[in-house]
Amino acid sequence: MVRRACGHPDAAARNHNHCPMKPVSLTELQDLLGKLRISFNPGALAQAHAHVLHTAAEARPLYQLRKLLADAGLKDIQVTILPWRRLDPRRLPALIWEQEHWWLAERQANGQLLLSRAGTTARECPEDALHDAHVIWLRGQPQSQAGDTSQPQGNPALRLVLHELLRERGWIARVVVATLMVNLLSIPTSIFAMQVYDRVIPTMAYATLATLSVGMLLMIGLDWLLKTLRAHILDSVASGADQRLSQQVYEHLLRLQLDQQPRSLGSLAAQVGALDSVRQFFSSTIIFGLVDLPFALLFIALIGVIGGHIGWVYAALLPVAVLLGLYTRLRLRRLTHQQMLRSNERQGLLVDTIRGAETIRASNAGWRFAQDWQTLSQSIAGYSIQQKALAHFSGTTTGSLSTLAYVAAIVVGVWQVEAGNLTMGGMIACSILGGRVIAPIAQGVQYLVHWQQVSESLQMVNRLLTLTPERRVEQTLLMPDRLPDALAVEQLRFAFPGSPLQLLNIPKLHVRSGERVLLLGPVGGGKSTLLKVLAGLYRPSEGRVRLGDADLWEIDPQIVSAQVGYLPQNVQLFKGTLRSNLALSGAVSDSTMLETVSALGLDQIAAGSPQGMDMEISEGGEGLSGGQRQLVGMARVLMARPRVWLLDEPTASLDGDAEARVWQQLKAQLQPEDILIVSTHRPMTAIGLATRVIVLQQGEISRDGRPDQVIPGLMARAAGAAHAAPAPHATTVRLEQVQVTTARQALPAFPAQTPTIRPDTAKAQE
Ligand SMILES: Nc1ncnc2c1ncn2[C@@H]1O[C@H](COP(=O)(O)OP(=O)(O)OP(=O)(O)O)[C@@H](O)[C@H]1O
Repeated sequence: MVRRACGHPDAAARNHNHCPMKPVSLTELQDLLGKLRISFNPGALAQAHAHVLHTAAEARPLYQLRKLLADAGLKDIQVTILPWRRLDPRRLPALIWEQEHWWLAERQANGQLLLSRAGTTARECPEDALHDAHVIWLRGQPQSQAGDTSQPQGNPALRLVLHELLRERGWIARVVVATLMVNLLSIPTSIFAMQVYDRVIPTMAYATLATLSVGMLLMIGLDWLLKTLRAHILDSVASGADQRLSQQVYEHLLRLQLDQQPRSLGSLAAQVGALDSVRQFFSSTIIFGLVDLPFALLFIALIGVIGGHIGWVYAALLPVAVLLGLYTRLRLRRLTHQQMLRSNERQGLLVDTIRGAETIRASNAGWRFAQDWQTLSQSIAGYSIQQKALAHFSGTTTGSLSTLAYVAAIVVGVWQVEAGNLTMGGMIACSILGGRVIAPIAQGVQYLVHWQQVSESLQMVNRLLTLTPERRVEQTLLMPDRLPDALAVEQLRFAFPGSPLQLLNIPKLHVRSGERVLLLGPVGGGKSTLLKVLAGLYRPSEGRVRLGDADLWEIDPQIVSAQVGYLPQNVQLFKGTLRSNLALSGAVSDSTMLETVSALGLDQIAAGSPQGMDMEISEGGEGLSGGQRQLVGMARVLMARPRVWLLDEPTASLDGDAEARVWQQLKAQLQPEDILIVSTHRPMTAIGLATRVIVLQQGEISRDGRPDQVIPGLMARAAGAAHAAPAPHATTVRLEQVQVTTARQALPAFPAQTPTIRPDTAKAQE
């Protein structure tokens, strides 16, 4: 059995603050970076390590590490220190402080934990022995505010675009035939010029000229018609594909597993918006250039036939132009990527600014936001100038190359004429055909440059499309016809993707039909997260949620949402009317709505507006107070009449009367077999309903029992905490530790079990 950290069983609790953790040695750090395949400069790392030990020896380990890594040029590394029990076990390897040393902790193929350090033999270690030990966790890919920068697997966005474009293939044949004819029609133009110079001018044969001119007029008319038809076909295909594409991406967004969604709104909006530039690319006229490109080869061959060596001049232009396009694309790659990241960040900042306008104004924080905006805008402008310069360079160089090719063709043509291999007319025909070679090649270069931007947009859409939907497409969903008689979790663990912090760790919880549970716990204890997992909004990282006899994630989501009613902590309203916001899914009768509205006192709002229930609610739910929003949310759940009620602080923004009305309504509507789980910081107001109290601390259930078993203990603890506080600060301590609702309701405090790494754990959720 491994000794607990620092030898003493209780030492772990004090570990971070009192038991001196040695700074991580250079070898230990190198081992971890090596395991994580993060490349680093050994010299710079050694130098930074020595420097930090020298200059910041007294600093906290987290600060030391961050400084050290930044000094060694590893600025993008995410560093976290957290207790072992809060580490998502899937996030190994990490360094663990055990027996007064840092060990490299890895998971072996057999699932066992292996601890190793230089100079000792690696050993397996039982995990429960490490419960309170501390862990240093690093990752090379931070979840930056600009969104997840990792490259998604595959290219589903491109597949989707091509699938939609090629859904009906009939248009391809029509476009190919039109393109073929448009290109073939350009040959007579050169033959016309050849004939005029070689036959008409020497003999002044006006009749021939007239016949040729009429022929050319017909050609021009046909060419115009074919080009217009081709554009029309491509436009209608692109517009149909566009509608279907945006619908599919939007529906994918609606079906996403919620815990997978990018946390930055800017990124999410950018990912959805990126589809536009992809679609524009595929439906733009640049595609014509591509279609014409194979004909450039045909024309080069034709020039070779008519003008001999002149063909080589145009043949040489092709590889030079391709190389130029590829070079520009390569140089653009980093610039486009960085510019998009910064643009996403700026979009996120804009959303935050609009949503938080009042707070920004009230806190006089405008200057900070303005500064951030300026920094981002400067950075975007910098990238944009470089991009434009590159695009300009490739455009101008292609233009100059084309002119050069034209001049070279004339010079070679003169030699050919002098040698008697070419007539004047042939030379003119070659230069006309040369124009047909140059145009698609120049467009091809632009295509390569433009494609870099489009492929960046494709990556963004890919990031969205590769996020897991809440149910697999091929999954056969269960449709139980009986109402569930229990809600349970087994071996539940939950962490957000990419985060090392395990927010829930509940080996077993079983709530039976008819139980009324109060879910208590300190701020950030995990109550809301648990309710979301129970409601099927967040998928457990490990373990199962059972609704009745079935795994909740196997059941048809429509049945889940009909049987499980969830009231979020922050009720969201949408643009529309009060009525449309109350009946979000639309399946509510007017009488049920009116009954609920008047029972909750919401009818007062409608009565105060000339439009009554049709009063307008603007975007983001502006127009209603915080309490009124909460009542609207409560009304939604009451009208849904679910079997399982999951309410997250349903009365937090309400006054006494409104709160009483809510509990009264709830009591009246709850059926004896219904399951109720209410999270609250004001348990005394709901205690009359409760048959069971569960206390959640740091994601674990610390108490579970009847109210009379749990509440007195919490009260005593709260009173003890208040009593123990020094007199001059008594008020402060009481307010911080004890949630006071009304004068008669001083409620239990929830001091953290292990008050260890406060600032750092907060960082862990970055
Ligand atoms: N979207 C998120 N991404 C990352 N971490 C999150 C996210 N939402 C919540 N958390 C973290 O999960 C932890 C638990 O949060 P949760 O909202 O479940 O707590 P709570 O017990 O409901 O708190 P409160 O009483 O304040 O409502 C917190 O530490 C919080 O920082």
